[in-house]
Amino acid sequence: MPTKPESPDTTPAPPAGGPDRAAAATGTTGPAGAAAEALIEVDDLSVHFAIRNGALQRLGIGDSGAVRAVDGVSLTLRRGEVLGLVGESGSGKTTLGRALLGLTRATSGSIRYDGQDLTRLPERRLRPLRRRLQMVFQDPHAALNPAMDIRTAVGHPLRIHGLAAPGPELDARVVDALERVGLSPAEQFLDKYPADLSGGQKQRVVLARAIIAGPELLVADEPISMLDMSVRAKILQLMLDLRRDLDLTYVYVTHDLASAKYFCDRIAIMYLGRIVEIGPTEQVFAEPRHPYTRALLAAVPEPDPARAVPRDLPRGEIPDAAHPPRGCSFHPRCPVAFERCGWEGRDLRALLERRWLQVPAEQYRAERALFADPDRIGTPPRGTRGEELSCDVAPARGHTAEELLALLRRVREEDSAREPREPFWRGVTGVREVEGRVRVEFAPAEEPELLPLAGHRTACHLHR
Ligand SMILES: Nc1ncnc2c1ncn2[C@@H]1O[C@H](COP(=O)(O)OP(=O)(O)OP(=O)(O)O)[C@@H](O)[C@H]1O
Repeated sequence: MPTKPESPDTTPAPPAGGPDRAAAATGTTGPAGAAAEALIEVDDLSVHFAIRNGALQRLGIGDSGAVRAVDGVSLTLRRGEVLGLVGESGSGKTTLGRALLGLTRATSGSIRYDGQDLTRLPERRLRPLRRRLQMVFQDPHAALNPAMDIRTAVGHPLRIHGLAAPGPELDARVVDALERVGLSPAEQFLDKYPADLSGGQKQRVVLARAIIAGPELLVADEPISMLDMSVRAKILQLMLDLRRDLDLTYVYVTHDLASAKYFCDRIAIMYLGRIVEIGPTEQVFAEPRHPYTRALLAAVPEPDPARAVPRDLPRGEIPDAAHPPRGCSFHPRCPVAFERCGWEGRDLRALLERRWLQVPAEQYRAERALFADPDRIGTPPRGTRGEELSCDVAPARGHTAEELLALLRRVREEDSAREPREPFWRGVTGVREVEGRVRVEFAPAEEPELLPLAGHRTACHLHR
C-alpha cells in the first residue's frame, strides 16, 4: 500500500445553508479551521429504478415498485479530497457515483455543481460538463476499445469536446497525459493497442484518458479490483500523485476497506442506499460507531493471527432494495438491535426459518403445518418500505388461532431464555388472537438520522 499523504483538509466545508446543514452534510463536527471549498453538494438524493413485470402488469396483476438504489443521501464533496463510498454489493455505491456525474438520473433531490443542479439539466447541457466530471471504471480491459490505438483512445475526450483536432497538438497532449500516468517513453505507446498492454498499463491508459480534458472530479469505481495485487498499490499511488499535480477530487467506490483506509480522506459507509456512517477515515476506523461499520471492519482479514477477529458479517444477507426493512434497514442483521429499530412481520418469518433449521425434522413439520402460508408471513407490498405496526398470521385449515398463539408464545419463551437472546422479541409489544388469526404487534420505529457523534456522523438509534 502506498503511504497516504497528509490529508489536505479534514475540516468541514463552509456552510451551504447554515452551519447545521453543513455539519449534517460533511459528516463531521470537527474544529473549525481552513474550510475546504465544496465542489459538489448532494441534498436528499434518491435514485429509484422502476421494476417492470411487463406481461403481468398488462393483465393488472403484476408486481410493480422500485429498487431504492440510493435513498435520501446528503453529503458535501470538498474540493481536493478523496471520499470513499464503501459498502457491500448492492448498497448503492456505484449508483451514487454515477448519479454524481449525471450518468444515472436522480429520482429526487439535488446535486449542485458549479452553480447548477445536475439532476435538472438536460443531456445536451450535461455533456459539456462531463469534461470536468469523469468516471474511471473497474475493468480496464472492457473500458478500452480493442480496435482503437492508444493515441485515438486517450485523445478521444479532446476530440469529442472540441478541444483539439487530430494532429500534432492533439498528439502532444496525448503524450503529456501518458507521461503523467507513468507510461514513458510515451511515443512508444501511441500506436499500440490495448491487447499489447498489461492490466496495470491499461488502467494507466484509462487514467490518461480521464485526465486529458482537465477534469475536476474523478469517480473511480473499484479502479484496482481487477488488477494484479502487485500493481494495485502503484495505481493508487499514481492517483494520489495525479490529485496533487492536477488538483483533482476523487470519489472512490469500493467494498475494500483496506484500500479505502490508505486512499481516502473521508469515508461514507453505505447500506441499502443510505449513508449509515461518514467521517474522516482515521476516526471511522479508530472508533466505528455504526454496528454495520463494526461488522465490516471485523470482516477485514487480520494479518496478525494473534489479533484475528470473526470474519463473517452478521446473520442474513443484504435485504432486497425493492422493499427495505422498516425503521433501520440494518436491524434484521444487527447484533445489538433493540425495541425501536423497526421489527416487523418478515422478521418473524426469518426467525421461524432460523428456528426450523435447528429443530428436529418432526418438530419442524408439526410447527410449520400450523401456518396457512409460512413463506409469505409479513411480506410487505412490493415497492414499499415496511410500515405496518402489526402483522396478522393465519392458521392453516384444520388448525386454530389458539394453537398458533400457543406456539408463538412458546417460541418467545424459549428465545428469551437463550443467550444471546433473540432481539426480535424486544420489538414485539403484543401477540394476541384477533378474528381467527394471530396478530403480532410491534413497537413504533423511525428511520435513524445521521447525527454527529465523536467527530463523525452515524445513523443508529443506539447513539441518539
Ligand atoms: N440500472 C438498474 N436497474 C435496476 N436496478 C439497478 C440498476 N442499477 C443498480 N440497480 C440496483 O440498485 C441497487 C444498488 O446497486 P449498485 O450497483 O449501485 O450497488 P453497489 O453497492 O455499487 O454494488 P456492486 O458493488 O455490486 O456494484 C442494487 O439492488 C442493484 O441491483
